[in-house]
Amino acid sequence: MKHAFVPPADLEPLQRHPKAAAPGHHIDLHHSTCFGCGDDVPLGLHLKVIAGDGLTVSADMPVASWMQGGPGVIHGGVLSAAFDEVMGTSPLLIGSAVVTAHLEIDFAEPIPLGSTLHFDARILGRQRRKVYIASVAHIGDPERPVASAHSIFVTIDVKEHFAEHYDKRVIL
Ligand SMILES: CCCCCCCCCCCCCCCC(=O)SCCNC(=O)CCNC(=O)[C@H](O)C(C)(C)COP(=O)(O)OP(=O)(O)OC[C@H]1O[C@@H](n2cnc3c(N)ncnc32)[C@H](O)[C@@H]1OP(=O)(O)O
Repeated sequence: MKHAFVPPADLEPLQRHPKAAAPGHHIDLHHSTCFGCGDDVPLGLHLKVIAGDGLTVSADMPVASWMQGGPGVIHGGVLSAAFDEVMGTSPLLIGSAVVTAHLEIDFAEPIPLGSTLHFDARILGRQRRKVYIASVAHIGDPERPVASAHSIFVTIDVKEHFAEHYDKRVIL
C-alpha cells in the first residue's frame, strides 16, 4: 500500500488488559445507538468487532447497496467510518476509551457492492495519550488489501469528554 504515515519510532509498547475480551469474542458495544456498532440504529454499520490475539481485532462488513458512492462501489466515507469504528474499538483491549484525533485512509481498489469487507487492525503502541493503530481491509484475498488506514486515537475520560453533549444523546 502507498502511504506516507510514519508512526514515531519511540512508541511505548502496550499490554492487553486482564479483563479484555478473549480472542474470538465480540468486544462489547460502546452504546446501542452508535452509527458504527449500535444494534438499535436502523441505518448503521452494525459492526461486530472481534478480539484477536495480542493487540489485534477484526470485523466483517457486507457492502450493502445503501453504502454506494460511485456506481456499484462503496462510498469512501462509509469505508472511512468502518475503519474508524474497527480501530476505535481496539483500545478497549488495553482498557482505554478513546476518540479519533487523526485518521488517514489509502483506497487501493474499488470495492464492489455485494462484497464482504474483512478488516484487521493492530494497536502499534502509545505516546502519552496518543494510541497509534493500523488497519487493512480485503475482500477475500488477505494478500491483496483493497484499503488500509492509520490513525491516532487519544485516550479520554468518558464522563468528562461527553459531559457537555450527553443530554443531546439519541435514545431509540
Ligand atoms: C457514551 C459511552 C461512550 C463510551 C466511549 C468508549 C469508546 C469505546 C469504543 C469507541 C469506538 C468509537 C469509534 C469511533 C470513534 C469516533 O468516531 S470519536 C468521534 C470523532 N472524534 C472526536 O470527536 C474527537 C474531537 N477532538 C477532541 O475532542 C480533542 O481534539 C482530543 C482528540 C480529545 C484531544 O484534545 P485534548 O484532550 O485537549 O488533548 P491534546 O492535548 O490537544 O492532545 C493530546 C495529544 O494528541 C495530539 N493530537 C491531538 N489532535 C491531533 C491530531 N488531529 N493529529 C495528531 N495528533 C493530535 C496532541 O498533539 C497531543 O499529543 P502530545 O502533546 O502528547 O504529543
